[in-house]
Amino acid sequence: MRMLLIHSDYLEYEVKDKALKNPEPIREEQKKGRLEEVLAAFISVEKVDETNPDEVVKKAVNEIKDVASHIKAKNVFVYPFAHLSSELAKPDVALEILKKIEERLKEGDLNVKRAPFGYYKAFKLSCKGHPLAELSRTIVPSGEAKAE
Ligand SMILES: NCC(=O)N[C@H]1[C@@H](O)[C@H](n2cnc3c(N)ncnc32)O[C@@H]1CO
Repeated sequence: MRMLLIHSDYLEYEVKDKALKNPEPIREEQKKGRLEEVLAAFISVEKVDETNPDEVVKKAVNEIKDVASHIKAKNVFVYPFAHLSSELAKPDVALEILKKIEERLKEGDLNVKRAPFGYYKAFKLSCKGHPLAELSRTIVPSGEAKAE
């Protein structure tokens, strides 16, 4: 899994079009979304994650919580983003992993939103520019060497 973590004044998105034949079904109100003072987690779920989804979910949640606590962000946007890797996981596995990350984060005291999966979306972001405002993380199941 590859994550790009951006601490932003806000993140807003608008669904534009289907990017998969069968994107995640969404309600009208999910076609647009916005969070202020947010840690945006752009996530590409990778093939290697399919070997142990539960472990990568746990590691991703720990990383996101750790960064959120350091930057004192209370809002997190889980954003499916298929552009951080050339070895993407299958969409059905990726969606399940992203849903679990959202659920686990919600168990704590963070306010969490997840952007819809399987769509082209317009988005606006306003990176805060402090030293911890732009971070990336690579997460792999144990026992899997990460080919660079
Ligand atoms: N920017 C727009 C976009 O990325 N759209 C992506 C994601 O929403 C989602 N998606 C499909 N596979 C994956 C994956 N392995 N990891 C994350 N998202 C995925 O499906 C869309 C087309 O690839």
